[in-house]
Amino acid sequence: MSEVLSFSESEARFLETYLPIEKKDASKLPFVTLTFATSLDSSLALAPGVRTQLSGAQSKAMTHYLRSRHDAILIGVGTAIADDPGLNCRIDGVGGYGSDGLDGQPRPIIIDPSARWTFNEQSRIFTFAKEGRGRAPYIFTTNSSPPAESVELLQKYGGKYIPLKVDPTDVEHRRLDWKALLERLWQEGHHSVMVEGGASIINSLLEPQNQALIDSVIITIAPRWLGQGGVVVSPKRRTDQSGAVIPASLLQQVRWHQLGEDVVLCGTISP
Ligand SMILES: NC(=O)C1=CN([C@@H]2O[C@H](COP(=O)(O)OP(=O)(O)OC[C@H]3O[C@@H](n4cnc5c(N)ncnc54)[C@H](O)[C@@H]3O)[C@@H](O)[C@H]2O)C=CC1
Ligand SMILES: Nc1nc(O)c(N)c(N[C@@H]2O[C@H](COP(=O)(O)O)[C@@H](O)[C@H]2O)n1
Repeated sequence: MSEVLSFSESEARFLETYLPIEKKDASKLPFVTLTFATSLDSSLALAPGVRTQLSGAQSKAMTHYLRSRHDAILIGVGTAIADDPGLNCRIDGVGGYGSDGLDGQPRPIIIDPSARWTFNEQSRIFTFAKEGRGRAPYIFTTNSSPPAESVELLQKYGGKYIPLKVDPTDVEHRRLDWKALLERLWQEGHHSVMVEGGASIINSLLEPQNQALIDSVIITIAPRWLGQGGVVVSPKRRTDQSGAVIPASLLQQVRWHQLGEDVVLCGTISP
């Protein structure tokens, strides 16, 4: 059996006000948590394509606890290719880890505009799906004819490709329309989603027109610099009406909590 993690309700108390709630507005959009682990120089990984462990044991368990509290977990294709991730929840007591069924297991969502991620039964997501310890992914793509064997494998385990709507003002770059994507997730029954990365996905979600879609931010900061050449979270600059540069984004309702050697920063995006 693969690793089993534990994170108790008492350890999780500091997270409570940042966790998904059923939204009372009529937006029909899921609760969105932006969450990732970063170095002191804002890097998620040592270099593009390099899987890099930043979280210590306790903050890793916290991430898995967060997975158990969300209906879906979203990454970009760059991360799928680099990490061959499991994207399941390996917390003791969650479906497949001490209880039957898939209760507590989030749906992996992968943004793959041109369907370039190649996968098979041995890919970690499918290994977990096969063992009843995770779900098969939904892959958002603009490619109208992804490989037949990929379609078949997804179908076999309950995953699928979903057409990705692009920003109508920027069709050339196939930039995703975040609101349309989130509306579709809601329609699929996913009322909360944690966006884990990578850097391009996070930088895109932090663009001024998208920030309002983020309900909560939970960032693990590891006490190390990764150095130049890393995969960096650094959203586009903003300017005010006079043209002066202002911060790209600000957090409010901020709370810091130490877990092992890491610190976890929670907040909400300031409007
Ligand atoms: N430390 C952490 O918590 C995490 C680290 N990572 C690391 O991040 C690295 C991957 O990051 P990236 O290279 O930035 O890849 P990524 O995972 O952000 O995927 C980038 C791809 O996603 C698609 N994409 C991104 N934004 C888009 C948009 N607005 N519209 C349409 N398509 C869009 C494009 O196809 C793009 O090539 C990996 O090395 C991985 O290990 C990933 C997740 C979490
Ligand atoms: N929270 C966190 N800390 C790190 O140090 C990480 N490298 C990541 N990466 C994210 O987790 C995914 C791997 O998940 P599995 O353990 O394979 O289920 C990886 O793809 C990133 O999204 N996260």
